[in-house]
Amino acid sequence: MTSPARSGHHGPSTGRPPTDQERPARVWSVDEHLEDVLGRIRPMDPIEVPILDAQGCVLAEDVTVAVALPPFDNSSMDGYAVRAADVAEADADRPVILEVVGDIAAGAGTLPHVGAGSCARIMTGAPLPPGADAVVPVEWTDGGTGEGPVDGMRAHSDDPAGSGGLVQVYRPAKPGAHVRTRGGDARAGELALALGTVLGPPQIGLLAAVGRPTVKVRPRPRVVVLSTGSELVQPGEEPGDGRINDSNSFALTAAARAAGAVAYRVGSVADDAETLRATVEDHLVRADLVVTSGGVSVGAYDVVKEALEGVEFRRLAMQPGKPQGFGLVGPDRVPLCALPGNPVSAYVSFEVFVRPVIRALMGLEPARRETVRAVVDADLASLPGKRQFLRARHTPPAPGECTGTVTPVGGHGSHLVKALAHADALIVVPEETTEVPAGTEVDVLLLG
Ligand SMILES: Nc1nc2c(c(=O)[nH]1)N[C@H]1C(S)=C(S)[C@@H](COP(=O)(O)OP(=O)(O)OC[C@H]3O[C@@H](n4cnc5c(N)ncnc54)[C@H](O)[C@@H]3O)O[C@H]1N2
Ligand code: MOO
Repeated sequence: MTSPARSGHHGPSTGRPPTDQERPARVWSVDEHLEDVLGRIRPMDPIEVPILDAQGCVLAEDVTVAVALPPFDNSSMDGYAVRAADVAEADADRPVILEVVGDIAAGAGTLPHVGAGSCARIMTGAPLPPGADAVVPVEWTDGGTGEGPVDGMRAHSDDPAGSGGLVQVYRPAKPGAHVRTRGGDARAGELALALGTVLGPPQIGLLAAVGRPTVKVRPRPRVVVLSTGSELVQPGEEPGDGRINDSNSFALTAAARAAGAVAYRVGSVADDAETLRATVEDHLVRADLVVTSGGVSVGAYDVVKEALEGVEFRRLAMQPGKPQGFGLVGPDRVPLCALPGNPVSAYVSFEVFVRPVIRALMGLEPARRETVRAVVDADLASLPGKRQFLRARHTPPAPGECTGTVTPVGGHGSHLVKALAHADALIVVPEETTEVPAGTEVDVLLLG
């Protein structure tokens, strides 16, 4: 880097210190920029949402068990609720014969009393009736048929008499056998899920099981995505001379959704500072994060830099993704990530910076995706002083091996959208590395 003191061009021959414009712009490392951006992100304020809308979100309260799970002693098998003492001597050759005093279906409210020498036919999940202390599965009985062991019960509609009569029991059951006891899963007052838990399907099931229709979480951020560029048309429109389809607003909206956000695609805005400023302002009301693409380089029509007050533009030691903007905009200081327009640059920038921002807004660990080591199967060249993210396909380790392989897809060009779409990973080449011979182990960021 040429220092202004020696450049002559910016020559401070007067001995005065260089102005900001004269000073060569600082180049930020990937990590410095990410840390700076994340340092300015506050997680979303918690809100109460229906439990299904909480999927993937971070719990913002401790959830306690209101009523024990299970809430009552119940049967784990279709069979007969018995007194264990009655069937202690039961045997295939000398079955114990019990009187069936009724049926207990799951959900039953009134329960028959099971006295000595009697039993009640019971279904899985049905409450254990008073007097009984064990359940004999129907397969250990004659099901009331008097014709030896059965595989199951006959439907009540086909055989209403099955809820009465006599049943032969061929095997003993210990006290508590096939009984799921009240509170055996969770006791009333116990912590069901702790604040900070990420809610996946089983956790949502538990919230329902403990009777919660809604829950307090950090919500998914609403992300407004817009692309800039007078050359852009929307897919389906006639491109015309010099114009191309806007792919970034689609890829970035999809990426924001995949990262957990509720994303809204505005589409493209022409390279006109006033239009862009007005469009961003219009959408701030519905945004927890704004993501723009394009217009951040050094061209005469790179209007994002001109239009967005409060956004700082930087050069980063990375490729692709060198120009980046970030700031807090509008009266509510909504975070805005201004990404470069080249499609690969925009997508890689999203992976490296925006995805962590979305995760931080949700109160999730902002860490990037899983990184694995893999052996690259081609020679790679990388720019000195830049962290390079190369599109690639990853093959997981073969059985018995620890490392997989990775094959570069396409080349360095930041316009190669097809290659990007055929990649499932990014090879990360460190700043200090310029050559990576085939056979070297490299870091690979796995794209979802
Ligand atoms: N003289 C210099 N020129 C460039 C530099 C530089 O340092 N000095 N940096 C290059 C790098 S690196 C990048 S990355 C790009 C970033 O440019 P902008 O963010 O200003 O993006 P645009 O100029 O608007 O577009 C770049 C490229 O991408 C296409 N594009 C833009 N938006 C979309 C979209 N929504 N869908 C599909 N394709 C899009 C656009 O047509 C251009 O081809 O600057 C380099 N130049
Ligand atoms: O950084 Mo640009 O993103 O190299 O193509």
